[in-house]
Amino acid sequence: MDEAKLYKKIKNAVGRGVADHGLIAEGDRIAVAVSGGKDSYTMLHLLEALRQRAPIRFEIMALTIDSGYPGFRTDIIAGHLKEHGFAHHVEKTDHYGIIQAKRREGSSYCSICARLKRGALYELAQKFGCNKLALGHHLDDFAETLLLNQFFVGSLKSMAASMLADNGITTVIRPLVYVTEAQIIEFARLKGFPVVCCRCPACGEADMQRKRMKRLISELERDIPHIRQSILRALSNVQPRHLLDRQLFLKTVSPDDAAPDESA
Ligand SMILES: Nc1ncnc2c1ncn2[C@@H]1O[C@H](COP(=O)(O)OP(=O)(O)OP(=O)(O)O)[C@@H](O)[C@H]1O
Repeated sequence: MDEAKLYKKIKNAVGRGVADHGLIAEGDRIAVAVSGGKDSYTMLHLLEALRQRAPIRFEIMALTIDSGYPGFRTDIIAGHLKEHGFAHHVEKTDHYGIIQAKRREGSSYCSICARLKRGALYELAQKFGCNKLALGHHLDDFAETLLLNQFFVGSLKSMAASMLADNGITTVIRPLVYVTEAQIIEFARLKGFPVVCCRCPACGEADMQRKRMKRLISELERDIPHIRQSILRALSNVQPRHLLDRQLFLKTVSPDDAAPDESA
């Protein structure tokens, strides 16, 4: 697909995601979390394109967490963002040191690293007066997370497109909810984004279980071409009465809920 066509497709998908889930409102100040990976570069550029043509006013700035792994080229990220005129802050942290001290032998870096990063991003968003924090999760992440939770956790959940964070202040948004990873890979290649990796031992590698979900979906895709879109549609077409969560069931059929809405 040529670049203009792909760009239009992604732009429309971001626009739909933002509209469907009410991700952006007048006066928002959005901290865009940019890791130096293909997803967050794509998100940042698409949000800026949206900002320029949107009928409402909102601001964006980019935030990067340097977790302290030797060799992470945040200067390359900063150079690219400066060249494109983005406000950008790099926060240098000692997460690497904390992880080395706290990590149990043989356990993964990723979960503790992600938690530390998320905490730092919430703090920074507040510090820079941003009410929203945009993360670069895409359609494939939503589908894989749903399967991961079903297969390994025993829970029917994925990710929210918009959710108030635990700090009760920052709203986390995921504007790439309708954009596939394949579209992002192609877009990042055509745009020549200077992708860098954080240099942690797991850098650039999805964890093993996530890789299995990716593989499974790709294998099934040969017979079911729209499998990704279908999984995503399932997330917005929940039929609680056909599930087994007793709390959900009781809530769904409680007399209060069933009563006609007097306020209508
Ligand atoms: N070091 C970081 N600094 C700022 N934001 C980050 C950083 N690491 C991750 N994020 C944010 O969290 C999102 C999900 O992180 P994850 O580690 O799963 O990356 P990813 O799926 O490889 O995405 P990307 O291609 O943007 O790196 C990223 O898209 C980005 O928005």
